[in-house]
Amino acid sequence: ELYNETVAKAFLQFYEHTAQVVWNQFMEATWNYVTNITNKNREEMLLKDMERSQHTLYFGTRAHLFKIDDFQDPDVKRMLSKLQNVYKAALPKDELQEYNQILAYMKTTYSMAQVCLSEGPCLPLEPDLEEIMATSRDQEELLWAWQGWRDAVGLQVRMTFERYVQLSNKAAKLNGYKDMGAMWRSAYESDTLERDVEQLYEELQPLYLNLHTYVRRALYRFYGPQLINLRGPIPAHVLGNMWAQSWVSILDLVLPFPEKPPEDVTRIMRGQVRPKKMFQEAEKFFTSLGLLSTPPEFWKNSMMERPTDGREVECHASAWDFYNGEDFRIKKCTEVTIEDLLSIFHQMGHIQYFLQYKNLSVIFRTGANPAFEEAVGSVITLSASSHSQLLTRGLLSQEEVNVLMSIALEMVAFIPFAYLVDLFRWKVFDGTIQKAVYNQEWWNLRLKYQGLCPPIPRTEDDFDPGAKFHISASMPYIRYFFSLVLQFQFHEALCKASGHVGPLHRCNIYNSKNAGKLLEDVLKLGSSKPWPEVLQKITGETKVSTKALMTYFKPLLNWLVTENVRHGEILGWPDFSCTFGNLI
Ligand SMILES: O=C(CCC(O)(O)[C@H](Cc1ccccc1)NC(=O)c1ccccc1)N[C@@H](Cc1ccccc1)C(=O)O
Ligand SMILES: [Zn+2]
Repeated sequence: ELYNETVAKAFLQFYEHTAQVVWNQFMEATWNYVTNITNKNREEMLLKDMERSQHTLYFGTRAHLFKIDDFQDPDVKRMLSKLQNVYKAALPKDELQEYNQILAYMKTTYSMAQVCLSEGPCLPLEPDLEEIMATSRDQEELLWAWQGWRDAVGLQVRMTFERYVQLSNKAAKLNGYKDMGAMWRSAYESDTLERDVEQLYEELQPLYLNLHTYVRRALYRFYGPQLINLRGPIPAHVLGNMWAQSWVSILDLVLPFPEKPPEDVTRIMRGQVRPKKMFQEAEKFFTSLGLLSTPPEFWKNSMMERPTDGREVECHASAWDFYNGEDFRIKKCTEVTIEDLLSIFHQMGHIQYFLQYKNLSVIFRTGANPAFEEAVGSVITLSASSHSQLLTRGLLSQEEVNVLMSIALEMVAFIPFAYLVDLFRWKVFDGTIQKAVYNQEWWNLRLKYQGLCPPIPRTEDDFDPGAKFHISASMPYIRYFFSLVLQFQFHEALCKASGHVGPLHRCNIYNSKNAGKLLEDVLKLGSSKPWPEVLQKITGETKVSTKALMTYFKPLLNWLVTENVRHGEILGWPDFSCTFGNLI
């Protein structure tokens, strides 16, 4: 019949050549906007976005004309079915225009928001407010930054968020999904995703509970009973992070063996290295594995520091593929800290994926699933932060408990947050959470999963979810939860390939060409194969499993359980009410 496989191949070639141009122009216009936020640059970006959507719609509607099931070539079948999902391009033109304006407004509001001191300067999130949240030990000052940020962002984003939800769901339905959450979950090619992630969360919960209990005790010692209830949730502003998603900044308050502090890498780095050096260090790790180095364009075109020429920029770090096989960039307002070094490893992981799959069809130039994209950089971080120089034989030394604690404050604390962000949004999209209760439902989830309370009473005039980048940027988040589990599975497989023997937390794959080869074979595939197949190539299993993560932290969990039992601690927060002791 008319649209046979030969025609399909020509159709896909035509798509390939036109898509590279359209996508490259869209990425350039978006880059120009986020690195120089002006009305002119926004209009140019919206124009290129519209052109991209028209291109997507043109090919998406025609992709439905092929009887894919009759075709033989698996790549042709997979490419055509991917083209059939046109995302927001399915919206009528005027509504798409409105949707793009809303997306730009929410993300820009977030990026430009500042909190002003009663007299003197206004502070942006990066680096000033994040610095306060990480280093201040004065709960009044922490509260000022915490509340100020939510007033500066949440309130503005709230009114547009409701319209954003409506248009998102309309676009999803036009693509054949019941709501936007279903369309986002379809990236995992699994109809049991919600159940699967819930199962993973349940397996990890005991680890988190013991960490939460131990940290609550340490905060009680420092801030006292007026602020901390040993049988209750922890106030969200004293965990060292604006969203309490990473607790590594309060390591000094919770260090198990203070007489053996891990070397303060931040102090060592400060004054000695410039951001560019940090990127070079990260690249060295990738090339030590035999992976690809970055092309000259990367060093010429990236934005590695917040500009000092007064330009407004979007500081949230990101990696960029310009779909021409040679232009790849990172945008980051880099500060010389250990946290930013680890974040640079994460971003360089995205770049490495771009480099490895750059010869695939544009349609396949994404991760095997979104979690794979996020896991690549983070798995390298596991080796980089393994402090493997602490190689003490036998039992867990006191230093190792300290090191494992610092990694747990980053990774284990993150588990419930990474889980609840999209739990919230899936319920908003499917209507379980109505707009009249957005904020209280957000805090119900924050209490249930993270064991946190807001430090001050919240109302429905607030919109605290919007104070997190990914919610204002309409960027899915379950990928980070999934990636957290995956990266330990990858780490275990890479460590085995590198010939490592001994505890997993002492493994550092630096210089291992075998580990690098295993990673390279996976990254080259992009999204050309179903991700369980790709997972099997690297780990030998087709299922995501928490076994490796639990193995990694087992020594610490044993230590935490012993500590919590010794103090007769109550695990969890039976006193679940949020008291506002600090306001007394
Ligand atoms: O948001 C990020 C890092 C940014 C990113 O690299 O994941 C970035 C997010 C983003 C920003 C703007 C537009 C789109 C996405 N993602 C990428 O740069 C990216 C993602 C997929 C493909 C190519 C690039 N991390 C998350 C979670 C996280 C990850 C790792 C450690 C700690 C915390 C957070 O900070 O809450
Ligand atoms: Zn990322």
